[in-house]
Formats: sequence, structure tokens, C-alpha cells
Amino acid sequence: MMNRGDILRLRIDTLNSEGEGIAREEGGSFVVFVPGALPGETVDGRILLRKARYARAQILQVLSPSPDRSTPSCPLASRCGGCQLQHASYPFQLRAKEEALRDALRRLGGLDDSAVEPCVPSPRVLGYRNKVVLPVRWTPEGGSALGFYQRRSHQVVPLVSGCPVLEERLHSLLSLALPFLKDPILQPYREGTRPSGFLREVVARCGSRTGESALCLVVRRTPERREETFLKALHHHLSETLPGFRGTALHIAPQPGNFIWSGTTRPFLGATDLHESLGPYRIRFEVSSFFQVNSLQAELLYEDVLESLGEEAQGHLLELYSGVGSLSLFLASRARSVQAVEEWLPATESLQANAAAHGLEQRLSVLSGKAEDVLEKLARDSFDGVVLDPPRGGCHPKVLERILDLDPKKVVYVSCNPATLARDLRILVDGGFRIRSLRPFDLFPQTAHVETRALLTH
Ligand SMILES: C[S@@+](CC[C@H](N)C(=O)[O-])C[C@H]1O[C@@H](n2cnc3c(N)ncnc32)[C@H](O)[C@@H]1O
Repeated sequence: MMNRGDILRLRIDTLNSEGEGIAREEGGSFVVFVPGALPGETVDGRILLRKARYARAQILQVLSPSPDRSTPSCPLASRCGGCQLQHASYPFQLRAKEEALRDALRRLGGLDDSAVEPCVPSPRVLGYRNKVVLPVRWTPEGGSALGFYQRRSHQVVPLVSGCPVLEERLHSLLSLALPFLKDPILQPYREGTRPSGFLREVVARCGSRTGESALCLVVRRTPERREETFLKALHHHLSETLPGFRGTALHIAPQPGNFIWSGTTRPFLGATDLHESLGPYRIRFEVSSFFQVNSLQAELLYEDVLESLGEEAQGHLLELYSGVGSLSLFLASRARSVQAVEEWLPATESLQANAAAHGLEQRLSVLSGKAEDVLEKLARDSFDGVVLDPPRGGCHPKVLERILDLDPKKVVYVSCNPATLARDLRILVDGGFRIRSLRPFDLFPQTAHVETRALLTH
């Protein structure tokens, strides 16, 4: 029986969906999660947490390194919660993501995994992220920590040098902005039952192809006079020094909790939107709206969605969870009509602007609201295909019920979470659909996350 603090020799079998090594003890009935360990390795690890059915250990020494082990490009990789697989070679990462999808389908969906294809590699494995969210937190020493959350914690690992997965443009923006953002005038947020402080998160975004960038500061309240003067100086410094800098926005979020977009976004100085080019489209998005973080790989994903629709791509399409319309534009280039549905108001406004900017407003329209509510009111229309790309939580059961009721010829489901994808596919398969192909895409190199495109027909 192991206890917290024990040092054990562990043989790693496989990875869990979060990229942590798994060792099986006590005849296989008890698992030990070991972040940073790879399958086939033997490690010495210290037990940090012990529960009834599992434990978590910290690696002390890797005794037999896997041939897939590689040196992380980031000195903070073992502490930072952002990347989980920097210690693994890129071919291994791709295999691990394919396996994570297969495992979720079999174990959580009770589904056959034979339609799973190899994971499509990202055009860039470093320097690919067009967005970063940096929490700013009060430290017991009375200072401010600005960086990334540590694994499984709300402790912030301070950003000391650049983060290798970020686009070059974001490095330039952050190196100019950080000296301002760490200034004591902008009091760091202090979590707890009575939160205090001013600056909660720093969101920096850019267009990989357009070179545009923008900053959004998530703050607890409206700035006071001296904070406002200070933020104006920051904004002017960025717009004078950084080509393509669009503007600084504020998101006022007084509510405690982890969802950062819980308040209202308002322009501070300059514009609150920026642009990215994907395929032939120049796409507008507002700082608080969803936009795929890996632009070059998103383009490949959208082209693949279009291809997988086959001849149905030319018919009437329903697109749920459309965001600012990035994928919608690809769809509307071929379809007779695309009915998009999106709940985030700034995103629906961008979608309309994007459709108009490309002369597609006759073929692409958007209904604003939650998919589960909008679909209830939508007249029983005949759609040749339904395309859906929900957030990590997957679809509301009513959405899946309604898709079965609409009975399209094809369903293309894009998912960033194999667990909820498996759950939702089970419902569609039980309702009469068959899975034709499942293609994982690596949108998030160095992390354990995987995106999947699933195609279903009758
Ligand atoms: C993963 S993003 C996909 C966006 C788009 N397909 C793209 O590639 O840019 C999911 C989108 O669903 C929206 N969303 C989340 N919950 C929703 C719901 N219940 N109904 C409608 N839209 C929702 C989010 O605001 C977000 O824009």
C-alpha cells in the first residue's frame, strides 16, 4: 500500500488523455499518473497525492528513457500547464493523439475505431499560436505574477523568456507590453471569497498572415483616473512601436470564476477587432470571439470539412456553433445556402460583416442564440448536410435529437474533445447514422489536445 511521500519505481504503460504517463500497480487495479513520463519508460517517482483508486507522482529520475523522449524547447515545460507533451518527439505526439481518439471512441462511446485515420501534422510545431491568455495574480510576497497556470493549480508560472509555441508577432507585442503590465499601478487580481485587485488576465491576439495584433485586458472594474492614464501610455507605446497593432480593449469582469469572458468588452483605444487570412478569405474577428489558434492548420481543417461533404457541399447546409464564420465562408463558397447558428453576439456581428465583405450575404445567414434553443424554433427544413463545431463540452442532447429529426444526408462533426465527441457520436449512431471517417488534426502541437473531423452518413 503506497502513501503520499513514498518513492516508487514505476513502469509506464501508456498515456492518459491529458498526456500524463500511466503506471499500473497492485495487479493493475490501481493507477499512478506520472506527468512528463512516456510509455515504455521506467522512472523513479514520488507520490504527491493518494486517492482510493489512483495516485499522482512526480518524476525524480527517468531510468530508461523512451526513444521518443526529446528535449523541451521551453525551460518551463515541466511546470507550465500550457504544454503537456514537449518532452516527446513530434511523430510520437501525433501517434499519441490518434490513440487518444481511438481510446475515447472505444472506452467512452462503445464505438468501433476502425474509421480513425492518422493525425494530420501541423504545418508549424512551434511558433503557431495566434492567441495567448496570461493570468495576472497577486503573490504572497506582495508582487504580481504574470504567466501561465501551473499544471492542475491556480499558481502562476511567471513568463520569463518567450513562450516557444507563440507566434513571433505575439512575442513582439508581449515584450513591449510586459514592463507596463507588471507595474504596481495595475494591481494584480487576488482570487478568493472577496476578490480584489484590478488586472485579471492579459489576452493578446494576432493574425499570422495579416500581421495585425490587438490587446484585451480583462479587469475587475472600470479603471480609475491614474490607471486609465497609465493604460493610455501603454496603448500609445504599442501603436507607435508595433506595425499592425490595432487597439486595446477592456473586458470588465467583476464576477469571480474562471470564465474570463463573463463581463462586457469595450474599446479602450483603437479597434477591438483584427483580421486573419485563411484560404482566399480575409476574416474579421473581435478580440473576445473564438478564432482557431493555429491559423495554418485551421485552413487545412476547413478544406477537409468541405471535401468530406462531397456533393452535399453544393446543397443547403446547417452550420451550428459557427463563431465569426471562418468555416462558414469556406462552406458558402460552394453551397446554395448556409444557415449558421451562433450564441456569442460579437461573433454573429463579425459573421455578417465577413459574409458581406465577400459578397456571400445572400447565401450565408446567421441565427443568434444557443443552438439548442434556435433549433427548437427552426422550421423543419430540408438540409443536405449539417456541420457542427461545438465547444469542449460537446452538444446539448436537444441538438443531437434535432439533427436526427432533420435527417440530413451528411453530418460533419468537428470536435476539440474526443470524450464528448465519443458521447455524441454514440447518440448519432444509435439514431441511425454510420461513422464513415474520423480524421484527427493536430491544431495544438506540444499539448495533449486533439481536434477531430468526423463524417457520418446513413
Ligand atoms: C469551437 S468554436 C467553433 C467556431 C467556428 N466553427 C470556427 O472554426 O471558428 C465554438 C463556437 O460555439 C459557440 N457556442 C458555444 N456554445 C454555444 C451554444 N450553446 N449555441 C451556439 N453557439 C455556441 C462559441 O461562442 C464559439 O463561437
